[in-house]
Amino acid sequence: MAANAVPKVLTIAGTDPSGGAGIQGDLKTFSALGAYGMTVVTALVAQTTTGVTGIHEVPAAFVAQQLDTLLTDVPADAVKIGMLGDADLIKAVAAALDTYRPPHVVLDPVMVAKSGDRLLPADAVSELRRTLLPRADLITPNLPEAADLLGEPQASGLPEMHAQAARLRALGARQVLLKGGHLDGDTCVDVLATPEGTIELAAPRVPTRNTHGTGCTLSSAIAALRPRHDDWPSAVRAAKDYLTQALRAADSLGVGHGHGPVHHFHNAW
Ligand SMILES: Nc1ncnc2c1ncn2[C@@H]1O[C@H](COP(=O)(O)OP(=O)(O)O)[C@@H](O)[C@H]1O
Ligand SMILES: Cc1ncc(COP(=O)(O)OP(=O)(O)O)c(N)n1
Repeated sequence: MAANAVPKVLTIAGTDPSGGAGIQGDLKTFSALGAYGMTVVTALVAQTTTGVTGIHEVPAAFVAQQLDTLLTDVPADAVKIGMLGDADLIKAVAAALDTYRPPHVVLDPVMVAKSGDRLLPADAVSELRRTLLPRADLITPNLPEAADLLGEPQASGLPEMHAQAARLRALGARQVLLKGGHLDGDTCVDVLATPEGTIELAAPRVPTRNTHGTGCTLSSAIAALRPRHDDWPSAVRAAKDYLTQALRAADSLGVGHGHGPVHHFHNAW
């Protein structure tokens, strides 16, 4: 990609009518970070800040058709993968990655929404692990997702997070960002494991209950920023800074009665 070109970034994910997570949150993130956003929808999800009331999956063959139709015309500079509701969808996305070989693939292994509602059935976790982890340049599990992928208890501190990030890399993911937002403390520390080594990325914990879409925002910000950064650590650091700003602006929104969304506030206007 030429240094001054606008990155074309694709999100493959489910929807969120409340606009905080999923495809809608991803597109807001892409735009706020100066990328050109594109979408392939995997599921229509009836959800808002209080929870999920229904899921209407897109058939895998039609997800494949969306991917073929788009990527034969517009190659993606980076791809973010979010909610994939079953094993057939996982296989369809893997096949498209093999065919179109986008330069940067960020996989957010979405399993359960903040409301506690399952977005990926438990019996599809092994397909995700087997088929998509080895095709991802970076995976961004939270602590429960990492535990599910590894089939072990959730990490309860940084030493265990380092060990689990290394074990996730051994499953085939080239880079692992293990997110620590579910731990307590004044700082939110994530662990980034790469072939060059493992680093901790810390940010002050923003005191807000409005955290709907944090995981989606972080993974899509990384996908938007990676084409303009030299390496994964600098793209991830910039994306985490962006997310922290979006969390700081969240309370100014007042959206919904549950966990409100983060705010993609920017003062370009
Ligand atoms: N209150 C908060 N203040 C600042 N950063 C947060 C806060 N909550 C979560 N984060 C950060 O948001 C990202 C995603 O959070 P996490 O809760 O771990 O995953 P998920 O949203 O997928 O459940 C991580 O980088 C985490 O450190
Ligand atoms: C369609 C869809 N995809 C992913 C999520 C999970 O979003 P995340 O940013 O991890 O956090 P919450 O929205 O669950 O707070 C979702 N809810 N919907």
